[in-house]
Amino acid sequence: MKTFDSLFAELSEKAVTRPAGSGTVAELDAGVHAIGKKIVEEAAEVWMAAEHETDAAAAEEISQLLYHLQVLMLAKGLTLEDVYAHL
Ligand SMILES: N=c1c2ncn([C@@H]3O[C@H](COP(=O)(O)OP(=O)(O)OP(=O)(O)O)[C@@H](O)[C@H]3O)c2ncn1[C@@H]1O[C@H](COP(=O)(O)O)[C@@H](O)[C@H]1O
Repeated sequence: MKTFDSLFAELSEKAVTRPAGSGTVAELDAGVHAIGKKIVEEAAEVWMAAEHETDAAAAEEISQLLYHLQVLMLAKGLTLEDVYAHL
């Protein structure tokens, strides 16, 4: 099963190798403003799913929010350690 750390490693690799068809590469190219909007959208979907949908749907929305947060971290050049330092 993928973890937060293993997904970050995968996305970090894609940011460097830029494989064709990668949604991560496309999102990175769209820039911080666009990624930020996606995060707000996904956060709202997490909220709605948590209040009105199944636990499985909420978990899926949370996974998508985590993904977009990682893409923003990459766009900003932030590492896992930069974030974990504040946990
Ligand atoms: N975990 C994810 C992941 N979670 C969410 N997303 C993206 O976030 C979108 C979620 O959007 P919604 O469900 O809200 O649907 P949507 O609003 O219609 O989506 P868009 O129109 O914005 O594409 C999906 O379409 C994906 O593009 C993800 N994209 C990729 N990953 C993983 O990231 C890795 C690298 O992916 P690629 O860069 O695409 O190879 C792979 O392991 C993937 O499984």
